[in-house]
Amino acid sequence: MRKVFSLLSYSFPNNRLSSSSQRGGGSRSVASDYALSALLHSSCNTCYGSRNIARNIISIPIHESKRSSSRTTLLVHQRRNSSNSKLISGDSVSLNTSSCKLLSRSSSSRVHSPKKSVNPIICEFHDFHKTSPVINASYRESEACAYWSGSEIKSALKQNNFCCDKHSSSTLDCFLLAGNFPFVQKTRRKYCVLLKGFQQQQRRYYQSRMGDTGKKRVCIVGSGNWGSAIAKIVGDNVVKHSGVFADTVKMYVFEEMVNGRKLTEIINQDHENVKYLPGHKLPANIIAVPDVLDTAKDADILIFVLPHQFIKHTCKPLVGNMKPGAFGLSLIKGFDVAEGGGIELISSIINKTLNIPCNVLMGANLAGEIADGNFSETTIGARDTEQGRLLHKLIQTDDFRVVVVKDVETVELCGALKNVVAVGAGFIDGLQLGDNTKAAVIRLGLMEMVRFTQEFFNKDTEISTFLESCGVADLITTCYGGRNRKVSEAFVKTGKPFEELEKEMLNGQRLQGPMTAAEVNFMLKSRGLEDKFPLFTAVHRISTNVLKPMQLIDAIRNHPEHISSLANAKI
Ligand SMILES: NC(=O)C1=CN([C@@H]2O[C@H](COP(=O)(O)OP(=O)(O)OC[C@H]3O[C@@H](n4cnc5c(N)ncnc54)[C@H](O)[C@@H]3O)[C@@H](O)[C@H]2O)C=CC1
Ligand SMILES: O=C(CO)COP(=O)(O)O
Repeated sequence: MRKVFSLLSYSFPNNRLSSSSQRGGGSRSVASDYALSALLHSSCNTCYGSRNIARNIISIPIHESKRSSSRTTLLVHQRRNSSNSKLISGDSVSLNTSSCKLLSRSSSSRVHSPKKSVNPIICEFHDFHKTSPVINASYRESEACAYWSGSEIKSALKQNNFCCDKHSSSTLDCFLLAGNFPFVQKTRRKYCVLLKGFQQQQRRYYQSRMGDTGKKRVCIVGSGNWGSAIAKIVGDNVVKHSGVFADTVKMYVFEEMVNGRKLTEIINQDHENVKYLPGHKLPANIIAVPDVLDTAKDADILIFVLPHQFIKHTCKPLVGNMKPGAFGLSLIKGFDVAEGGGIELISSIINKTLNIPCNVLMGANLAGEIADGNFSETTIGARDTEQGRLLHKLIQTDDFRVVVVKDVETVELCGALKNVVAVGAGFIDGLQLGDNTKAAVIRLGLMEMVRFTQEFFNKDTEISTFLESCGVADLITTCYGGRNRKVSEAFVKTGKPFEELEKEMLNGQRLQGPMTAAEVNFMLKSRGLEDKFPLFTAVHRISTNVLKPMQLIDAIRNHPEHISSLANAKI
């Protein structure tokens, strides 16, 4: 008969156990290693006594830095029928460091080779104390080991910075399955160890029984003007494609009080982001969450849509906590100043910080118009065909048409750089110089965008990418209807600084243009190339009051574009 364990762990704040374990065993192993061996041991052990299980579990060692006090309580439940979600028997074991008999490395390594004759056994591991480092450490590993092959497990472990020495590789030669049971509350999780040799069919059976249907879970990191508009689309689309995507979408909300209520509460109860996208109902399956880790830790697809200045600190709690196989989609327009000089793409920051691939979505997409359902287009940059296909499904609607291209960097550069041009266009509006001058600024801006992309990122960039929605179309829409244009016009007309105008005019929404102009200038200056990009340079200098707005015209009067065309002309 198949035996099923359920280990309910409660209160795991202490890790002195680990230190004893490491001293006892003389081993430098990591939590993941022992967590798994302990689970395997419980699985293989013919003696299913609770103390035995408890002893194995508390042998999990933890990284030095996370050790603290001394007390552990394990509640161990056993049940006979796996299909019965209610626990039918229980035991409670309370142990402290001194009374605890710990497994040494050699004794634990013995359990790494389960007997072939042992029936598959499922260990369910519930967490009631999600902040505990012990649990987190073993969880992370369990998450990393969610799917099937030993080599995948090992590579996922590496990604999560767990060391994979010889010892752990034998431990890892097993299959693991992770999933959420419907009866398990949000903060609890469950992990199953299936012994090596478990047949594909049986795996599928358990996978479906556990509610892990392989559907992609989507989350949105950000909930501003664009974040909320894209939530409308994504919320509807995951339901429309319910065979592919899980039907709830968590959305990270930077918590704030609006009219005496928390914004998360307003969104979850009234289904409207009254501050950043008023007048538009969000689908009820969009769940506002104030904690970014809670939002993103279970997600397969993460949509990043924050003002670019907030991306680094928002990602911090997510480091090392990504689900294996997860990937990102950045809707963020801007750059980051690189530590060693130069600038970095936001998708690259996400990729490096979280160790996940990151695609991009950029286009002529004024959020309010998308939320109104007016027809528009967008561009997704995706290197991986499968990810591109999934993202296309997730984003496209009858009135929001998606083109997927592989020229990812150029797509993102277009989105960031057009905001600098839009600031220039706003200056022209403020100076009331008319549409011809503004068209010249837009055209010269486009030429600088192409040149900048070729000079610093991809000399073989496809010009066709600039003709997608992310290029010319976004440039036009932002230079006519965007916030950057509007506030830059006011900058010229009022003489007030951008920070003040942003507060006065945008009700918490953020400008990206002036900051991006500074980031671009940082790059140009460090390479001695300011003269080759007179429009970008003048926009930055005017934004920082080094030049007067009217000097924009002087800066572009002798633009390299005019000079090079003269050199090539046959006159
Ligand atoms: N709004 C639009 O029409 C479009 C915006 N974008 C881009 O999408 C990105 C996000 O823009 P929006 O959603 O419009 O944002 P937004 O301009 O509405 O920004 C406000 C958001 O920033 C959050 N926030 C404020 N302080 C924060 C902090 N310290 N940490 C984290 N979050 C904080 C606010 O809670 C709010 O969600 C930007 O890069 C923008 O250029 C792209 C296309 C269209
Ligand atoms: O990127 C945008 C439209 O595609 C929005 O531009 P603004 O930030 O200038 O409103």
